[in-house]
Amino acid sequence: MYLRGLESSIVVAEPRVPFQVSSRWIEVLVDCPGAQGIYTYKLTALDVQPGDILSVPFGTSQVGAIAIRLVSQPPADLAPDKIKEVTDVVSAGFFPVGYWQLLNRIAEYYYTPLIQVIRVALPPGLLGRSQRRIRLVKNTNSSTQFLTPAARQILELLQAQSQGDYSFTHIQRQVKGAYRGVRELLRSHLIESYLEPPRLSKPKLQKAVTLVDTGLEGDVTSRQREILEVLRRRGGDMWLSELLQICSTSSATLKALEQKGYVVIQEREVLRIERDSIVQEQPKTLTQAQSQALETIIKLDGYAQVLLHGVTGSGKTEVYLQAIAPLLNQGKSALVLVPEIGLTPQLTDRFRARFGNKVCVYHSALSDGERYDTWRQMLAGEPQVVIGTRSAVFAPLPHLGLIILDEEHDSSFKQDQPIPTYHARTVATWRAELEHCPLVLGSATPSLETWVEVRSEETKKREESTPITDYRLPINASCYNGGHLRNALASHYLSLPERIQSRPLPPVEIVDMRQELQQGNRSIFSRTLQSALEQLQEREQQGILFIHRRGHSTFVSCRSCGYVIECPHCDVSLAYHQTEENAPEILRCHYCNYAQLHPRNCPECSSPYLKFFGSGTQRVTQELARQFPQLRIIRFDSDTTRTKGAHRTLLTRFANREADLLVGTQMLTKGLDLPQVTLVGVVAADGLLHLADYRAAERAFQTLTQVAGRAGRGEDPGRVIVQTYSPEHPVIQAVQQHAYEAFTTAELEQRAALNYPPYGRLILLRLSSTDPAMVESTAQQIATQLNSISECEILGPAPASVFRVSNRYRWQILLKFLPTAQIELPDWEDVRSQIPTSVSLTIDVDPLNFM
Ligand SMILES: Nc1ncnc2c1ncn2[C@@H]1O[C@H](COP(=O)(O)OP(=O)(O)OP(=O)(O)O)[C@@H](O)[C@H]1O
Ligand SMILES: [Zn+2]
Ligand SMILES: [Zn+2]
Repeated sequence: MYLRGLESSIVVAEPRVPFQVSSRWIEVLVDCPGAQGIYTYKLTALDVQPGDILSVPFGTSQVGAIAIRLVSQPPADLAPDKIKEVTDVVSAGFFPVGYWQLLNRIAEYYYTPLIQVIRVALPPGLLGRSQRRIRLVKNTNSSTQFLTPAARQILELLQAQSQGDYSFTHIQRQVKGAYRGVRELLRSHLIESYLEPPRLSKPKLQKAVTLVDTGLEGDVTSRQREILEVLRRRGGDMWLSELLQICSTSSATLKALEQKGYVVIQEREVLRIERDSIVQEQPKTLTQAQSQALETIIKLDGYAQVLLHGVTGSGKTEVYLQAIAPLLNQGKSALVLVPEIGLTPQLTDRFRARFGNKVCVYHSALSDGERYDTWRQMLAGEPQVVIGTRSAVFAPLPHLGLIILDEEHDSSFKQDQPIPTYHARTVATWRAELEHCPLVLGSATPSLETWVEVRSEETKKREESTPITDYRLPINASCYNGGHLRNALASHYLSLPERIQSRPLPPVEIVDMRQELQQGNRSIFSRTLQSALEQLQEREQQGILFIHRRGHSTFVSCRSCGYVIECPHCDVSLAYHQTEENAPEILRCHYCNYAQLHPRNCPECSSPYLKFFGSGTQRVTQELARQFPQLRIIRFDSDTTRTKGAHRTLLTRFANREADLLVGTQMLTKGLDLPQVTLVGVVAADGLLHLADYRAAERAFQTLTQVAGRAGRGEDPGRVIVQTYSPEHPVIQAVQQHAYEAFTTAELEQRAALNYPPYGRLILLRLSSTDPAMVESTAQQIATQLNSISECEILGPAPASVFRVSNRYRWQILLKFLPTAQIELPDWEDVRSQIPTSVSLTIDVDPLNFM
């Protein structure tokens, strides 16, 4: 008999009993077209654990479901006798139990309904596409004597099949009462039930263009000639998509060439060229610092957090590779998280060169089908290495032996929206704890959160062994990260203070742009940068030019009346875009992607004198083309890397020296390792320095240090030129001196004084609505309610810095409190239920983006 509430009086002889007795209901995720959601089912005889795949009645049919959580009470709004029962366990232990604990923890910490967390984590249609199958258990000595007719019929059916294996649907079609029959046979261990992944998708076909060897007649245009030339230079055979991209041409142009008989276009199977063509690579002989780091990591047993603080070009990747190799041999897997897909091709190649097809790439740009296939491969449990962006932190790898977060300071590990607003670093910490495996955080410019956490643990350890310490970080303030105060001694600080082969870090020259102007130079390039650019080709070296183009840095305004052209849906000016010469001139909104043709005349006063302000990547490339016509340039930003594979194509071209200069944004600061790059120029550092949020200085220091770190990684020494209007700014000074620690110490003092992270905690409430009055009054109302919380500072409500985006008006409220404060936060679901339906509320826990 079942008695609720008697758990404590149950004898300890059967440890599993209390758990089972208190849970007669199970919440499951039903995953079939048209119905995705969490439903509660009853359990009577079945032993179900979270992570099992179940079969449940749903409407008139029987569907697959994932067991999520055992609950001791049925939902209040459902009569217990109305709740249906779980039919069967299709596959036990499909997901590790820890995986569900992780998802629950995320739901709780980020105030997000579990189903939303599951949606981020699981690929769509996971269950729908898999097939339930039944097979005979070999060498069983169970008796078949007392079987019901249905069970007997199923058994005979299976025995008649050579493998003793049928899909459940087939059995259902053949035998009446198949459900019961199967249940019966399962119980007597005559058959087993399993889930088979769908067959891998059929071979992928893609169009290829092949050059036909005929001499050129007079019937080709110069443009067509150019295309044929590109094709010839690349061996006369290319994927259509790649050729289109490299030549910025259209399929119609290529069709025309085909009609003239110069090329043939045909479908071809996509071979895994990328995988096979990668040359196998042997582990490198480590430097002393690398071996020390590796030794510490390999010795770790169970959960630990390691900060691998290595200057740019110090060989962190080699440490990762050599830490993973022994794990794979032990049958374990590793998860490698990277900030952006832009830098993944190079990194992935390195991993593939070492581990071949054990490497699997997982990121949000994969199609549903690809994502699903990757999932299946991961669940198969073979030892492997998964490399991916933020959402790969959910990769369901069994036997996880190590998690690595490369460039751990990078803010793209944080999701701003939709909910859960998780930080992959926080989630990775929890995951490592649950899986009892180490977490390695690698960076040349560690985030202040990680620095404080790891260094203060380190300091504690040091203080224990040596009573006197001269450590001066403001570590007396307690630090907070990942949902709870840490007291574990599981933190390690590992340092790679030098570049490989003791190569020096590049000297950083600061150019004061105010003086340039005073001395009559009106160009966006200082004289120092100009002469450095001129020398590039002479010396057969390559350069990188970094442009910080964010939001409305480039805009169009009328010189006659001062009118600025703005987005009709957002409170920002439109940015001017022209992808190449003679391409249409477009004005685009960087917030909602609205686009319009650039008008000839001012919409306000009809004056023809419209002028562009600010310098985005396109403007800089045009300017370069004008001043340095001989320089070959590749632009690398979100406009030129929109299509699939574009990152790889552009970087490969650059690495093959098809260009002298790579011009781009943020994207190129991350992990690029190109030995022939000697020059790095920052066109205007100021855009980075003056952003209005508490992390502006930290982010600017990180970005500038990272971009500077791309120079001089090969044999030729590097050189960095930073142009700025504020040369005396502390961030600029710190970047020039490569002074991470000094900068961090000063910055932390300010954070501590104002209770900002990593000492204080923040929660940002973002409200938006198409009705400006409604959202304002709702924000006021919530803020008033919050004001009663003691020990919690409420900042705002205030309009967001860009007030209107896509016709929605935005307000924000920021909560700031110390992690030690005993504060009572409201039940956010309650708050949500009180606000008008026209207002949406997002709760961003540990926010990084305040736009
Ligand atoms: N022990 C070694 N011996 C020789 N070369 C090495 C060694 N370790 C790494 N390298 C090479 O040094 C270069 C820099 O290494 P890597 O890209 O891993 O640096 P990193 O620390 O990740 O730098 P960043 O933070 O700037 O991305 C790479 O080309 C790598 O192949
Ligand atoms: Zn005008
Ligand atoms: Zn807009």
